[in-house]
Amino acid sequence: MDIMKIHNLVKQYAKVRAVDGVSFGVRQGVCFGLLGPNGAGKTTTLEIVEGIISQTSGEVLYKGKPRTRDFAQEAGIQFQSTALLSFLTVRETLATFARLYKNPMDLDKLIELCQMEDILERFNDKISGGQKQRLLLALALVNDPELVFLDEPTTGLDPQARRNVWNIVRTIKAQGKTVVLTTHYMEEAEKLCDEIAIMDQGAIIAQGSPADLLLEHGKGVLASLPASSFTIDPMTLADKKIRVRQKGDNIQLQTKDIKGCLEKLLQAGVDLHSITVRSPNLEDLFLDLTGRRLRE
Ligand SMILES: Nc1ncnc2c1ncn2[C@@H]1O[C@H](COP(=O)(O)OP(=O)(O)OP(=O)(O)O)[C@@H](O)[C@H]1O
Repeated sequence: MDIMKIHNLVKQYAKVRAVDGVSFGVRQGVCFGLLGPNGAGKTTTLEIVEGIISQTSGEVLYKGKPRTRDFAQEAGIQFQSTALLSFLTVRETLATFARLYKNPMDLDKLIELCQMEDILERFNDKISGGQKQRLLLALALVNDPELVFLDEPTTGLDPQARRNVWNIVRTIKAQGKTVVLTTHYMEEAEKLCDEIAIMDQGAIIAQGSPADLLLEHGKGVLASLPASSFTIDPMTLADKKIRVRQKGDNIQLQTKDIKGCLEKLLQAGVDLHSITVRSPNLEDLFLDLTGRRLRE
């Protein structure tokens, strides 16, 4: 069952059409990701779905109906940044937010879930970026929501702090909650999301599970070699089955026929010592669909 259904959403600012006819459904219990580069319209879409801003046109349904006041009690929202009162400790902040809701989560459970034991007595302005991100996540979960919105939950975090957030997201998903997140990290989308909508310039350009998207759009495998491995012009190897691209100091060959491709490289006398071969990922998929990288 779709817990949320979004139909033909449009958000027009004076000169910018930030969201241009976006439709998707979010099934209960999944992690749904909006993936796209800066300015794609992810935050605007999310804020409309959360009920923070209104759409120019289009429809948002929660459990099959327009949202009511109950939506705010049942949904949890983590913003990209939230101003916190500097004279409150982390524990006081959690307790203050918990009082805003009819059915808050047990605070001890929340503290354990978000690994906040060590920082409870610290003032909000005396915690690190990664700790603040965890606090914002805890605040999004304080009402024990069925549906959790996370706007770029790991932007700016170091790899360890990012993994900590991923683990929390996995735990809340294992509890049957639905998660909707935005990200411009394809690795995050691949690791966390059951379904992804790839956004670009206000529109969804591809949608599905990461595996299905790669199966549907991913074209074969990618072989990469230093340009110095070639004694011929690498572009002369391009044919119907092999696509050749220069990527910095490397030459990338994309093919569905890796055997034929390797034979062709050997016949051309290319030095294969430094070759790497891998499957395409969502970053490659985005490049294929738009001609641009996710993060320029
Ligand atoms: N309040 C606003 N007024 C005018 N234009 C806006 C406003 N908010 C967003 N935009 C524009 O709408 C487009 C989409 O912005 P949005 O923040 O939704 O993108 P995003 O995909 O979330 O990007 P990021 O990853 O950088 O957060 C951008 O061109 C942005 O400049």
